[in-house]
Amino acid sequence: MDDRVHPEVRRTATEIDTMEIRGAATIADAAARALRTQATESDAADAEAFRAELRAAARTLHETRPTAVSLPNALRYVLRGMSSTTVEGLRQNVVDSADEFCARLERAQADLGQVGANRLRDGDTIMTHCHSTDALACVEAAVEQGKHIEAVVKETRPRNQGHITAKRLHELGVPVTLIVDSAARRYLNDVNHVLVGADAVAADGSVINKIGTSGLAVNARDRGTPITVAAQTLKLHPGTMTGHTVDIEMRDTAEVVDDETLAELGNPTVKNPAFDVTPPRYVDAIVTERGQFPPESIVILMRELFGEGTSEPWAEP
Ligand SMILES: O=P(O)(O)OC[C@H]1O[C@H](OP(=O)(O)O)[C@H](O)[C@@H]1O
Repeated sequence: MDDRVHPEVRRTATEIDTMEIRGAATIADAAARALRTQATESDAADAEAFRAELRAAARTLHETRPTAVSLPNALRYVLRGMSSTTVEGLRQNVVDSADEFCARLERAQADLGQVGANRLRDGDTIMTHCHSTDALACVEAAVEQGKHIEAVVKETRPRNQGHITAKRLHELGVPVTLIVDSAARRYLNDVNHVLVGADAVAADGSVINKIGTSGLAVNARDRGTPITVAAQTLKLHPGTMTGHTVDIEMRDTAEVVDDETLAELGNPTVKNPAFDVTPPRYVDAIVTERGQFPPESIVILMRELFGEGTSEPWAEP
């Protein structure tokens, strides 16, 4: 462990790793705040030492979970703001960039919610998978518009993030039906929309989201149920424009089955991928704070936002 990295940054990294801090937007927010702390508490002797410290902190955060691109996008945003040549100037750069990033994130989610809400009609029932603050922003805005929305919520094994969604929807006054994941096809007949979030969106419009999303999307398409992905532009993956693939996180098998049960079963191999890839042909719309896009056209927005360059600012010069 690099001892230049502030304990608060290490704590945030651990909490992202163990998923006490989870959800793509929430992870990005926490990472930006951690870099801010690194900057405000730094006693670096000169500008170069300060820059090296911030890069080390960013690498510590970056090494936690590989799939949600909001994390590296947050780190890029804050690090690229470092333009000064003095320690005090750089400190202020980081504070300003981190604050601006967090404010933009909040605003983007609210704006995205308005766009997503326009896709929902009064009396609609949605089906959700996992817990996405971007997806819930759409429901919240629809409710604020006076629409009555109901929800069928998939529990989302193995970590049951569907429970968080159920609770949050209940707080919004949305009646919830909780189902096991394998009941999704049965209940697709009863819903008007599938509404999910994203951890990353690739240049070809593929959506990387919680494991089970792709099967849900295929079933929804088969049933003729529209699939909306709520993903602020922070989820667009610039590396995919230059041919990189998105790394799918494999998590601990203990999330699926405990050691005792595993032994009783004769120690089978257990696989626990956290995410899967839904091809663009199964997605009707990607809702962002910049409006809604058919998945195939998302690359145009990506070029506008990121250009073509994708070098990582936390790499050593
Ligand atoms: O940014 P928001 O919309 O909140 O979340 C986006 C996505 O992050 C979650 O991943 P995890 O639970 O962290 O593995 C889910 O896959 C969810 O759809």
